[in-house]
Parts: sequence; C-alpha cells; structure tokens
Amino acid sequence: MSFKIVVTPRSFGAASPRPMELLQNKGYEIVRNSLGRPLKEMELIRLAGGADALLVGIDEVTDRVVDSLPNLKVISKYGVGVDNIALGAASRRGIPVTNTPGVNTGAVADLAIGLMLSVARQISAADHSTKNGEWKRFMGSSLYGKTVGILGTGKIGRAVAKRLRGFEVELLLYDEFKDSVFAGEVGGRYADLPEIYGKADFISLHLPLMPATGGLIGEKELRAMKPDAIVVNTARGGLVDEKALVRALREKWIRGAALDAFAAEPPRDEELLGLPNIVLTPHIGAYTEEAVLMMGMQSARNVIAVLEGKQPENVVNEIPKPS
Ligand SMILES: NC(=O)C1=CN([C@@H]2O[C@H](COP(=O)(O)OP(=O)(O)OC[C@H]3O[C@@H](n4cnc5c(N)ncnc54)[C@H](O)[C@@H]3O)[C@@H](O)[C@H]2O)C=CC1
Ligand SMILES: O=C(O)CCC(=O)C(=O)O
Repeated sequence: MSFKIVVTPRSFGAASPRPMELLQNKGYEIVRNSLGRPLKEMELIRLAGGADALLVGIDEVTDRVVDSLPNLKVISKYGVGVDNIALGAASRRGIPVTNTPGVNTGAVADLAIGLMLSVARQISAADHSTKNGEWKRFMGSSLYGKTVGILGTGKIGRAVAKRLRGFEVELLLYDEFKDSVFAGEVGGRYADLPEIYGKADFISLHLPLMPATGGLIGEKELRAMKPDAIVVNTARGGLVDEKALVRALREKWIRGAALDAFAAEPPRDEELLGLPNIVLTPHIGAYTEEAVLMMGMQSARNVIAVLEGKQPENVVNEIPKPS
C-alpha cells in the first residue's frame, strides 16, 4: 500500500537529495508545495487531501487541517517550534507530532550573534551605503565587554551564551528552569526579567511561542530597557509586540533591534520595514546547508518510523494510551 506524504518546506532537500531519496525509496506518493512559501490553512487543506503524513515547516497546521485528513498518521515538523501546529487536535486523534530539536541549534545561534553585531555596527546600512557610492563611516557600539540578556536557556540560548564567552560579556540568563552548572560554565548568572531589562545592552530571545510567552516584550518591557539596548529575536514573532517595537525604535526608547521571525510572515508593516535602526531577515535562522540537511533527514525518518509502525524520535504531544 502506498502512502501519500505532503512535504511543504521549500528548503526540504535543497542542500542534498538525501532526505527526498529516503522517502522516495519507500515508494510513497510525494506531493510538494509549489507555492515556495509556508501554506495558509485552506491552501494546506487543498493540497493535503487524503494525506497519510504531513512533513511541514511553519505552515498553518490548524485544527481544521488535522480534522480534514481522516487518514493522517503523523505530523513531522521540519524544525523545532511547534507553535504553528494544532497539538491538541493531533493528540485527540492519537496522531504523533514530531520535531527535529538540536540540529539547527548552531545555525540559529550563529545568526543571533551576527544580528547583534549587524545592529551594533550598522553593517547592513554601511554595506548598502558603500555600494551606493557613499563613504559614510557609520559610528557603532561594541558587543565586546557589554551586558547580554539571554531569554530562554534551552539549546539555542545556551549555544548563543557559549559563543558570547569570546566577547567577554556579562551574561544575564532567564529561563523557567535554572541550570546553575551551565551558568557557571559560561560565567553567567540567572536573573529576573526586570533586572535584565534594566541592565542589558543586548537582549536575545530564545523562548518558544506559547500562551505564557506570547507578547512577552511589549511597551512596558521596552520602556524598561536601557536607551542603548538592542533586542534580537530569532525565536518567534509572537514574542514581541511589533507595534510597540516600532514606537520604541522610532522614539528611541532603545537603540535598535533585529528580527528573523515576525507575527505574520512576510511582514507588511511599512513603518517597521522603513525603520533605519532595525535589521530584518526572512526567517533564515535554520537556513544553513548543514542544518537544512539534518532537519530534512530527521523529519523524513520520523515520517518513515510512524508509517512502518515504529517509535519516531522527538514526539512533542501527549498521545493517550489505548485503553
Ligand atoms: N529562526 C529560526 O529559524 C528558528 C527559530 N527557533 C525558535 O527558537 C525556539 C527555541 O529553540 P530551542 O532552544 O531549540 O528550544 P529549547 O526547547 O531547547 O529551549 C527553550 C527554552 O525555553 C524555556 N521556556 C519555555 N517556556 C518558558 C517560559 N514560559 N518561561 C521561561 N522559560 C521558558 C525552556 O525551559 C527551554 O530552556 C523554538 O521554540 C523556535 O520557536 C528554532 C529554530 C529555528
Ligand atoms: O524554517 C523553518 O521551516 C523552521 C525553522 C524554525 O523556525 C524552527 O526550527 O522552529
């Protein structure tokens, strides 16, 4: 019996044919997303009719999508964050949702450091201006020796902290689980959010998007930050109130920001797009050849495991035990 697998991420298999070959070698019917971007709910419902497996990126995998697929056996997330997936609807049907933790950690951490430097030294603006024939010598601020707040000390937050050791920064850490051994290793300490907002020159976000973290950085928090603060968000757009961020940057409550993730992608807010003191990237945190290959392999293996009746890796939702 041939299974229908719907594969939506454009970059799946882009770095190497190996992830696609894993699926093809099983004789599955593979349906790709031809739009070249994550799918909205109705687009996914139309593409996925009759699917046995969804291999998705940051597409809208809502309750309606899950409910529209009576044959669905697995939702394999190509990536880490599962905030775009209706976990409850999947659990009710006994459908495992899997993800690929760890394999894109280094890629996102590298980008977070790159964005800190890019905003602080205005690299993006300086590049643009030099290529336009100007010779405007932009005045920047230093990352070396500054105070950095890391919100979320899971895999990516830790990788950022380790990279920052070379910059000899003071590290202030925040997480619901405090790991004093890790804090000691990186020479940092856990602090509460008001202390971090009041002291940090850089604040880097590495929390998952969930009800407890949605809108974490709003007007009150931005006003509590130092006028020199730079906010970097490589996690999820929903962590930051973008309207409040626009005001904070326009009215110079803080020095600058960088966003790799947005409340709605791609972002359309003209004011946000036009600000001089913000660097924007199109959700490329995980987009290195190395990470994309490993996300592809792991997400394909998780599909195959479930369809072959085996236990997949990294199931993120509760599956009720059969009574
Ligand atoms: N820009 C991009 O392309 C990518 C973005 N991401 C985003 O980065 C996030 C973090 O990824 P990882 O570090 O791999 O995840 P992780 O699960 O290893 O780390 C998340 C950390 O957040 C902490 N946390 C969760 N809820 C909290 C709360 N309410 N208060 C305080 N701490 C809380 C957890 O204890 C954990 O230490 C993902 O959820 C995803 O949204 C991940 C990969 C690529
Ligand atoms: O780019 C993707 O499709 C997924 C990367 C991501 O945001 C994640 O791993 O959570």
